[in-house]
Amino acid sequence: MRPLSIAVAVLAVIALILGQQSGSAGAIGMGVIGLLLAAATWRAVAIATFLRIFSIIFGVEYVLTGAAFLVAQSGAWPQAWQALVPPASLTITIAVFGLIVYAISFVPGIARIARLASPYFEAPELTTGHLWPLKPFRIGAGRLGTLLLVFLVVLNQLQVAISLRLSFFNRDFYNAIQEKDAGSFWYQLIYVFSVWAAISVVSNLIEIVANYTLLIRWRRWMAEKFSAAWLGNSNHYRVSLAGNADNPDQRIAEDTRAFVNQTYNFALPLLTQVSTLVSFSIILWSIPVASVLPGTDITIPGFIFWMALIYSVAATWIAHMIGKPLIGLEFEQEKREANFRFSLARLREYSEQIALMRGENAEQKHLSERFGDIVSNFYRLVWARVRLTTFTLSFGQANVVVPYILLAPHYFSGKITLGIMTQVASAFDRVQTAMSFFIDRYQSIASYVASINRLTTFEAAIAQAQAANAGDKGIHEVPAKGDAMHVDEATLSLPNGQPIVRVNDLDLGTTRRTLVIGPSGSGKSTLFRAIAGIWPFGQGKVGIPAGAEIMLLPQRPYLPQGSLRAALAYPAPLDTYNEAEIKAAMQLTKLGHLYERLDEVDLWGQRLSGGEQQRLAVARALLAKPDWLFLDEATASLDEKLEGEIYAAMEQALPQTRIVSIGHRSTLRAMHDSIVIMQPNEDGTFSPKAESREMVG
Ligand SMILES: Nc1ncnc2c1ncn2[C@@H]1O[C@H](COP(=O)(O)OP(=O)(O)OP(=O)(O)O)[C@@H](O)[C@H]1O
Repeated sequence: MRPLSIAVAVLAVIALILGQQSGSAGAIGMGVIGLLLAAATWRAVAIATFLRIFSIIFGVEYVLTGAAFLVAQSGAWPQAWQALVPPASLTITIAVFGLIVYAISFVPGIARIARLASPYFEAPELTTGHLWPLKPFRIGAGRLGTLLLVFLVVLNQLQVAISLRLSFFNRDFYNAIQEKDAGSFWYQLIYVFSVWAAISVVSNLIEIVANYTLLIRWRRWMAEKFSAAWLGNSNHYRVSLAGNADNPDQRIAEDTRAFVNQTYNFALPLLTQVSTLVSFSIILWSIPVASVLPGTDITIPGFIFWMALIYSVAATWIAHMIGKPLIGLEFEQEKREANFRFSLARLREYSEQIALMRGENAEQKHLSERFGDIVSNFYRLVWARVRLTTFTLSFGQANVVVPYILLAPHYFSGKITLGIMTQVASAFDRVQTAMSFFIDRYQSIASYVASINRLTTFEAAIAQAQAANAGDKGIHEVPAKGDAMHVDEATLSLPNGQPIVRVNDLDLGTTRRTLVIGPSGSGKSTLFRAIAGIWPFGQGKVGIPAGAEIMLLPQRPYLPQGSLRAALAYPAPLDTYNEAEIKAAMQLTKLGHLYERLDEVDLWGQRLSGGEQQRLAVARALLAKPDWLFLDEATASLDEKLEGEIYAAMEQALPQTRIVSIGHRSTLRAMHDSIVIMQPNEDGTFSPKAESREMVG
């Protein structure tokens, strides 16, 4: 970055000196703006990578086109290539773009987009690139993304240049028709049009491939980054506890896609439109139609350009005023659609409970209200679109003839040719299209802003979940001195900060089998969660014996998608255990009748009974053989006899494992060696107290 800004500064100073000597306004302008660009690129090290890429592109283009211009000025440019000399206006325009990029980096909305977009372009991890005819090669993910982005920006600029070239073909072609010059007509068609049209088609095809490659790689990287941050450190659980980022699935699947697509579809077309606006404005400026200010004899330079500009600005402003309500309405529509989807998803999730309660009518009423919300906003949206489309369609029709009306007097008086008239008409159209860029995007702006908001709040929620356990805050795991779990001076709170459990000094697992009992809601599960390291609210330390492998079985086990074998091995890989081990574990947990269906893929979480699911979770523990096994009412769905048999199975298969259970049944006492009771404190909290051995039973 720094060498680039030095190169820009050196070139700018040379342009200033040469401009002074030769009196060339173009060179002086190039020098002055170049110095500003040098300062901006110098400072650009501090801006987000995504914007810095654009800044570098414009810096390099300034140096290349500026150097070519100065070489031509000094007379060293080969005569045969004279047509390729870039005008000073091109270099100046590029420098203006570079300055704009730097300036917009301070706009808060743009800064947010750039901050979300940049990490991909900085990603160091290696990936495999494919570029025909080269062999697949290894390259940093961020570097490949940057190369693709630079390529696409340059390609887009080339396409503007091609359309500019074709507009000159347009002029010469119609002039040939007007002058009935058959030779020139065929020359233009065969040697100019066919060549440039073919280049244009090929460049568009290449653009499609590069564009989609960049988008899918970028999206994949982002989706992986978000899911890794969400899953890491059990943040998904903490985020859901804190309840400050709903529907993470939508954020990871939908919003990353929308963000990547929209960022690209705003940045690149915007750049193309602005380049088009500038280059075609130059054509309009140079149309030799003089006009005088009414009532004076002062001629207005670039009369057609001013007409196009005033006309387009006025039209864009009117369209903006008419279309403005669309942003809010589109936003609202997305929200209402999401509410409807959410209601349907909940219905699917609680299908059994709803069916048992015959709640279908209530659900139907609720769904139809949600859909009613969609419809009422939809009509408002339709009317707003009709209003805007009435204007844009009429304006589009007027556009076809307005430039001809403006130029007709000059054409009929013979001041301009037919070719110029058609060229101006197309330039007029281009300028107008560029100006209405944002109008056409009202719909996507609303969903773009919504996606950015959802991704930013999701990031913040994950960061907050991480921070909940940083420094003095949160509950930390530390190595225990002895071979028991030790909780000392800890307070466990609810997400709102209200304390629920206070632990002064608790040794858990001093005997091999411990039962934790206490009133419902006294915080037994919360204590387990804190020991498992997933409860972030409160403070204190939990001492874990060195190297201890802990497994916790909740009341409702989780069965992943896939086969029963995968569910038994979870979270270990499918082939971790051999047939004999699996069969033994299934028999001990009375699941022998399912042995034949081990490799059947099904929604096992919905197929198996509550008790079967709990026994499957115990079988999982028998296979994994953890050092510590916490059972949080993990056998509550079994009858007392079966519960006793399952505990006997654990006794047989896990003789070394320390077992800590939560349970309400009195029969459980006989299966444990010691008891911890949650006792109420005066402030409404509970504290676990170990009971002496004599009291057991
Ligand atoms: N995510 C949460 N947000 C708010 N309150 C919570 C949350 N999780 C638990 N609580 C509250 O914390 C208290 C303790 O809950 P916990 O599940 O630990 O009790 P428990 O002793 O295991 O109860 P039970 O014997 O009924 O299973 C309860 O009042 C519960 O409502």
